[in-house]
Amino acid sequence: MTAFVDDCVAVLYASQTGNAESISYSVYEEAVRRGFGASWHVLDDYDKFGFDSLRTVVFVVSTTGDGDPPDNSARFWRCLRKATRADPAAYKHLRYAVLGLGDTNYSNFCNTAQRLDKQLLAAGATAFYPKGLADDGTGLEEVVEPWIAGLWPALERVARCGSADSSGAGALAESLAGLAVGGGTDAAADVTPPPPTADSAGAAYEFQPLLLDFRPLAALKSITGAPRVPPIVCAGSFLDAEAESRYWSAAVQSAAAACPPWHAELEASAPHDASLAPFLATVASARQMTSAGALKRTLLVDIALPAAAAGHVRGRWHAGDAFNVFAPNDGRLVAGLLAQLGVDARTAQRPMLLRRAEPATEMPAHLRRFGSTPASIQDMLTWSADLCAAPRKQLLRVLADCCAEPADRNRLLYLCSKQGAATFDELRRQRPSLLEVLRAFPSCKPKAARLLELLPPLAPRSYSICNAPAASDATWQIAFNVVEYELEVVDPFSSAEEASAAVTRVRRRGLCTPWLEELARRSAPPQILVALRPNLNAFRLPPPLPAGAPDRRPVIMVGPGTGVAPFIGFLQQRASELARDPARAAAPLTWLFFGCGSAALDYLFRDELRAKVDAGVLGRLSACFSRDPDACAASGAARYVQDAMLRHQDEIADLMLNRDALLYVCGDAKGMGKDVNEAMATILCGYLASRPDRARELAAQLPPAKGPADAAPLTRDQALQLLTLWASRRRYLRDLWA
Ligand SMILES: Cc1cc2nc3c(=O)[nH]c(=O)nc-3n(C[C@H](O)[C@H](O)[C@H](O)COP(=O)(O)O)c2cc1C
Repeated sequence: MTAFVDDCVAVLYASQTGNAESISYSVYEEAVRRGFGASWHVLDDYDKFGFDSLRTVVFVVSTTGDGDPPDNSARFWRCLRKATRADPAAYKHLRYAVLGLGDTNYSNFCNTAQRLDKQLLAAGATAFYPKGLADDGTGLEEVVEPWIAGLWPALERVARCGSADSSGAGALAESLAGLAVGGGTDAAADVTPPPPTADSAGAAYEFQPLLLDFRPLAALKSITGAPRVPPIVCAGSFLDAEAESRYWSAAVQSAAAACPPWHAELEASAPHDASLAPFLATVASARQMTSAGALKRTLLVDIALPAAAAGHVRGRWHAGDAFNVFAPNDGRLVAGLLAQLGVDARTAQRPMLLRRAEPATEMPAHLRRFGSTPASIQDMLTWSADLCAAPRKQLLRVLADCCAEPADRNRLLYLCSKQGAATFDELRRQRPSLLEVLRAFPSCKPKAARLLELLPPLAPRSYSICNAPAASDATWQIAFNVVEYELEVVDPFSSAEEASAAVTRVRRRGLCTPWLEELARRSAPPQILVALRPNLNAFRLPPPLPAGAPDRRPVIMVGPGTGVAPFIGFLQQRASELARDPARAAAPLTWLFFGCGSAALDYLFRDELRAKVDAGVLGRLSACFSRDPDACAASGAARYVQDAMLRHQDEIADLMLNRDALLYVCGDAKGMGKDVNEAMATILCGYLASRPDRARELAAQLPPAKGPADAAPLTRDQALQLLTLWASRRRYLRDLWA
């Protein structure tokens, strides 16, 4: 390998659920393999690795929320803004490439990558390779793999090396006939699993077999495009007897809490903003908000903040904020997985430390704490690895090398090849846990530590707070649907005639909500680990004006289902402002669009909302019932919130265009968030069609239209642009989730 001149490349990532982290890590590894002086960092560590002095950078960034950057880049964005404000050419020394991960089902596709690219270009930096935008909706691989393949020649050019290393780039062709059967040669940890114990079959886990069609494999002579096997990065070693006994005596103290055993370390971590530090809180009470027969089961849970924590977040949280819950994988799944891997109970619970497998390898960020904080394989699998993440090709490729049976190995190789793309999609559609994947290939016995390094980190789950501190500042109340659903899977071996009989219904459960429900049912619920989330999109009411001053901005809130949660907090905040300043009785219009299935079964917070209307805190309430034609007929209600908005289009347009109203939308991103956005575009176009002067004035604020000018005074594209402009000016605020 030729040494490079000026060959340093930093691979930087921002990732919410681990995809960008793991893809960036593969880029980093390949860069090292190709002889670059590479480093790998999370964006928020920018001050530790010296971002300002970097010359060649590859960014891999995902988008979350409503076009928001991942949490682990929040500080970086502030720093970037500050640096470019101080010096508009602050990054003229920087050459970069951006790979964005997103999903076209959301309205702001790959917004983080787009924004980053724009801001770096504006700050004088040069893109040395075209931006890649990968779509999780259709499969990240489609863009990620060719983008990475094309990155290397571009990087070699920019690093002025003149050495082209063709090995490993492009498609990997493997002859099935020539594939050697690997028997788990990737021994990563010192844990050597003994054979499975007789009763360790994980029977309690509700296991659902996969239904996949491997018949096309028989006709193939070779497969192409399978990813390379990533190197082993972690090695583990058990603590000696003395250290282990110290570990156990410390562990006893935290046994009463349902939280990672290393919670004290997390609590002691000093984030940029102290109010964001995790702490232990209690599941104080829970009640079901929906009646039997409702489509979903919605719970209202009170999380009691202990006095010390209420102090550290008191005055620092507001209605509209959200917090993270650190939830574990289902214990039955972990037990089943350990049994499948052949790890006995004693081995699974022995504390160990992880270290780099080789000095040059880097452990994934979420495992690095186990370099100094011992934990058992069982705890690491329970709290640190996402065991239900959609399987990735890289993982399947590694699993292929851990099979004793050639048939299992070949099927796994097929799944991660180009030829097996349709079967791979079907595998992901069935949303299997790792245990279900492993059981489909019975001779596959990977090492537990190898799995840990390949699985994405288990991300905390986030919930909007539905109370305002003014109502109770020592409690966070949350309303959530218990996530349990069924998927339809068609048996690939059934004939067309028996197709209907061949449909299997596969049950799946969420990670956090069934767990919270189970905790809430206990007579003495344990404490859980929570942390306030930064409110990156400023989803809050504006601060009250001084007493006596008229509060002139009307507020329109759109929150069907549990999306109503933050608005309950908003209304409590408004109620307390009004109580303090009764002169505001003639308050600005506050208008809520709420939607549910049925007036009788799942009208969340009905009494509270009616009380707020009676008290004059909520000026208008438009409730919609998607599955209740009787209620719609009786009250004239619409079925969906966007329909209700369209019925009031002139009033909404008037509020937004003439009275400087704020529009808040909370709830499901893919369906409702998109539909409301489209409805708003229709509302604006409709209103402005008969007001050409106003339309021209608004159009003048927008970037020049790309296509031919439309006959209408404000085109639909311009209306959508106007909404984006309002979002950037925080007049149109959205808190959307998947
Ligand atoms: C709650 C949520 C919100 C999302 N919002 C967006 C979005 O606004 N725009 C987009 O392009 N992708 C969005 N995505 C898709 C993610 O960017 C995509 O799944 C990506 O692969 C995640 O990468 P990560 O695991 O590194 O965070 C969203 C995903 C989730 C789960």
